[in-house]
Amino acid sequence: MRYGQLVIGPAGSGKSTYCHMIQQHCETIHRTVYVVNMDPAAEHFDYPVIADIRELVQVTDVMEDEELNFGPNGGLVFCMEFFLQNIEWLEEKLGDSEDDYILFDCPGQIELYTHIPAMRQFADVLKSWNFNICSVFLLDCHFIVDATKMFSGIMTALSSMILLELPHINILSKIDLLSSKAKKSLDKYLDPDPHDLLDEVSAHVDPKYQKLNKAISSLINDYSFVQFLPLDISDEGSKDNVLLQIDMTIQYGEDLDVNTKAMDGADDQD
Ligand SMILES: Nc1nc2c(ncn2[C@@H]2O[C@H](COP(=O)(O)OP(=O)(O)OP(=O)(O)O)[C@@H](O)[C@H]2O)c(=O)[nH]1
Ligand SMILES: [Mg+2]
Repeated sequence: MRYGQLVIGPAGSGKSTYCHMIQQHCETIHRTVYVVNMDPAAEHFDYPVIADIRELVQVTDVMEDEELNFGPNGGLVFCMEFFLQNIEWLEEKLGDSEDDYILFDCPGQIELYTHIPAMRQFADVLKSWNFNICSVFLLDCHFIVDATKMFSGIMTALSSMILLELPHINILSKIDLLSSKAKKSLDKYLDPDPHDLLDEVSAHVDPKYQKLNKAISSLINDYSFVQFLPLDISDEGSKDNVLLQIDMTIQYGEDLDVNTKAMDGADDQD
């Protein structure tokens, strides 16, 4: 088995920072985690990579191509489709070592998680390569200051979950930026009650949308998944907790324990 996290979420939600942070955190606890840059438009990230999609295809090249003539978003979709058609490029880069743990730092364009099949196809490929994967959806904690924003953040998370059909973890990122007062009231946003959200949203939105908002609220309620883990990158305990929850989701460690026990058993017999 191999293990992986598909790190997704809106533009600027902290995906690349998260990947770098998890990689460094794992290094300090003597675990090796690799990162793949999956964003063909990435301009900046700080982590070392084992594969970078830009080596295969770059959005700027696609946009400059006079026959294709794409803008930035069409260009990105083209790149992801091109990547899937050339998936053996990644297969070669990743190799096939047992127990590898890989973070895939994905692009932030929302259309990849609402209706375009590329990311879903990629998830299926990873599964066929023996990866236990989950999606890790990051949402910037400034979304919680406004119930209408939170509503849309939750809907985005929900849409990604439905499209990818993977075990799914939601993270509220950048908690270090919250005031201590905001941190204290964080709990109600980590496991938000759709009815309370609806009340808050209704106070701000034109009453003619009341029925629609109510329908959305009961949809969120029906899925009853919309819980968020807080991530404060200035707090070791917070990082540990996020990693532990994800490890449990992808069953990382369970097989290792068994292997270690099996080896201990073999040692005992010597
Ligand atoms: N204080 C703080 N800043 C953060 C954190 N995570 C990300 N940032 C900042 O937020 C900005 C965006 O972070 P990125 O990690 O590039 O976000 P991203 O989701 O990879 O962005 P795209 O790839 O463009 O979609 C950068 O200026 C980061 O330094 C965090 O946990 N705390
Ligand atoms: Mg990024």
